[in-house]
Amino acid sequence: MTVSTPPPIPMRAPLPGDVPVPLPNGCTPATVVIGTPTHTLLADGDDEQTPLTSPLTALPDQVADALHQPGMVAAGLITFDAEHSRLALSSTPRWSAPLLAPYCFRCRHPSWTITPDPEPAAYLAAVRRAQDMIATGPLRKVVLARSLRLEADRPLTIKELLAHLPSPNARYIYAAPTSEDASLIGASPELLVSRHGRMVATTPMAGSARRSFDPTVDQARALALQTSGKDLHEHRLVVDAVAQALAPFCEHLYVPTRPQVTATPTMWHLSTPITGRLRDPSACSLTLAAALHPTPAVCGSPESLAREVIDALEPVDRGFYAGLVGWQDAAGDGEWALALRCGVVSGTSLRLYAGAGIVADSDPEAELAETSAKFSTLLRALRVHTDL
Ligand SMILES: C=C(O[C@H]1C=CC=C(C(=O)O)[C@@H]1O)C(=O)O
Repeated sequence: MTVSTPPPIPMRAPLPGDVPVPLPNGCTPATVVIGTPTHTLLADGDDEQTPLTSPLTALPDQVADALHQPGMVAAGLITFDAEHSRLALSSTPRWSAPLLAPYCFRCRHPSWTITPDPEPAAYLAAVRRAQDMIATGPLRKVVLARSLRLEADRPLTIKELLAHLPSPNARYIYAAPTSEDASLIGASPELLVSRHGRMVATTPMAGSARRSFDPTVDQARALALQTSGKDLHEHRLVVDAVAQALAPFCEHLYVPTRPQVTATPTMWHLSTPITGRLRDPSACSLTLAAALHPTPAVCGSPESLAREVIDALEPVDRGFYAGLVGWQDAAGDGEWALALRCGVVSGTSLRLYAGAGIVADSDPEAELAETSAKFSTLLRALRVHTDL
């Protein structure tokens, strides 16, 4: 199916207090940009340093060796399969205030042609196949993703795409090169892990509902999510796996018994903020990330079986989607978000990815709709109004 998009709607006028996002100054396609609720990091690799491209398991040692002076950071991306990474080594990272609300009401947005890959019917068939496996074997959950290929009528710039992503409750806004001529760009809600001194934090998410522009409907959806047996089960699998992976590193780990409902601009999610104190302060943020990734928020349960099912049922390689985006400094502190609600941009092309956790009680049509809702994080930023 190919869909041409309708003309863009105008953005809201700027509000008092809005200021332009701090990107225009010295942000190139090679810059790793990571915006969090508390700060923004812009990191360019040092001239003499090539990016690290090793598997996740090798990164804790390699990054410790490479960050030989205080103030240096390694920042960038790690693939879903954890086999590859692309981390820039920077001795002059720039830290600044959070990215603010979008400040654009005169941009000329491109026109797009959009092609689902796979087609929705093929995604539905994959979900049903996964449910057959869940019904007959040890598989309990698998996250199945699909993608949209977008073609613009002119070349795209990272800066223009990024300028439209910030919003008051978008948590991790990012752009980072995946190769010489392509970048991953997105707005993820989910923190895989952060480490600051001995303090460790993670906020696993699973269980989702699309938000509504009608406040009454919006609240009703959040309430329904909080009491949905299917979503609470899907969520519990992630929390248990995360708590189990972190426990050996921590002398204290606080795991709330019930999830909360967290809003992004487009979705409600069940989320559980877990905090801990490291037993061994030498465990750096990448060591913790390697122990956790991939959680059942992006893979499934049991993990190795879910990986096989993903390989068998997803026709498009995930690459950096559902991998990690983040940074680590010379002290071993850092934060790694899951690379979700994102797309790979290259020239005039953009490939978006979105997945949904499939469990025994999943309704395939609802899971397809959930992936459509997740696409809308980026589609809305691109001023594309369609439901695929
Ligand atoms: C896999 C994705 O979302 C994960 C994160 C939050 C909620 C999820 C869910 O409800 O299925 C997913 O586990 C995605 O956005 O592509």
